[in-house]
Amino acid sequence: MEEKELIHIRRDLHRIPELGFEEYKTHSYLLEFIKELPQDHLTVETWKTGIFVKVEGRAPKKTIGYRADIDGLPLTEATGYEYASTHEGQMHACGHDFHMTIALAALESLANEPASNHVVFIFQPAEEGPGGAEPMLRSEAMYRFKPDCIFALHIAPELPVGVVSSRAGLLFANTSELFIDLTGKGGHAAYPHLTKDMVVAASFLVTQLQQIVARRVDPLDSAVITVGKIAGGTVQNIVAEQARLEGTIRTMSPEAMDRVKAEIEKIVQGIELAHDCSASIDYGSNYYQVNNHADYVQKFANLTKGLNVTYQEASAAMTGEDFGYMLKEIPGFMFWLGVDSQSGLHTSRLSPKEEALSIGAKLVVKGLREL
Ligand SMILES: CC(=O)N[C@@H](CCC[C@H](N)C(=O)O)C(=O)O
Repeated sequence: MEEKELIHIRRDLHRIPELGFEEYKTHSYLLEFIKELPQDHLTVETWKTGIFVKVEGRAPKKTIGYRADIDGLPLTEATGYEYASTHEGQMHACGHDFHMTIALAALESLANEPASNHVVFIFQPAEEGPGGAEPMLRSEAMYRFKPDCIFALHIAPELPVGVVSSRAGLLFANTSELFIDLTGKGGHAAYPHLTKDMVVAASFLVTQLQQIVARRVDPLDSAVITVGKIAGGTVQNIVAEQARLEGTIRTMSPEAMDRVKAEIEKIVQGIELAHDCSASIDYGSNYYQVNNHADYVQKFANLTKGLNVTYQEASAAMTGEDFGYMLKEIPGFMFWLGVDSQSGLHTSRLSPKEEALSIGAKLVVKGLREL
């Protein structure tokens, strides 16, 4: 696909970011594109807002899968692009517009000239939450499309265009969302002794949670607890009856995740006692770590040599990806694609360089034809 068309598609998709399992316009856009391709070797099936596409191989020995996530984030865009999001408060701030464009370009190449093996494209909803990979994996459709190996990419703002990176073993962390609600006795701000202040309780809780990472987790088995949002109370002169913390937990192993959760539960019980309140914990959606299979990473690294691309060994990151569930059952790998943006993932000014689109597309096509 010409660079001009790649950019055109990416910008179209960038304008219409949608949240997990609400990717209706995105779904239609993808289906429209797929409909225009030569259909002789294609089988297309939809699953919720996701899509499976199989391209029959010429002399198949196996089926190679490629997964692209399709949802956006609840964030107001501040890039100033003329093609900025037209959906108020929603943005492709994690590069899924890039991921989809590259997948469509690869699909077009394969539909016009099938590979030797069968190829399956998985357009997956809700990566940012509540998680589409696991239910898609368990879907009835997956029996018809399940590949023998699979790969995916994620844009990397901190890497220059022309650089890709990956590693054997752990690439991304285990994640769990974290929602804690506190309820106590509110009242007049002038009579604090008659109340149980949930703003104070929440403040203690936030600082105590940080001690889990500092003092209860082996420093060599890292963990992260981030409270990204805290809300409580109504006005300045009422002692708050309610407070809510929203955050995320990241660990390098599923066992460490269990330990961190057990520690959180102990601390929350302590808060209930100390502040005479009731608390509830909800872990929202949880993602399994992304564990790359060493032999596929090696094959991928070799494959980059034929293209004008530099392969670098990546470090493990505390980002999460529900692609980890796919890799738990199907051998394969994920890699970072350099897009050189000053602003990082999940920021309102993320500005990936579009020159990376054709590099991503060439790599994915080569992977699907040669892995
Ligand atoms: C690549 C990336 O940024 N992924 C997200 C995954 C979100 C998982 C879940 N909603 C959570 O917040 O725990 C990330 O934040 O790493």
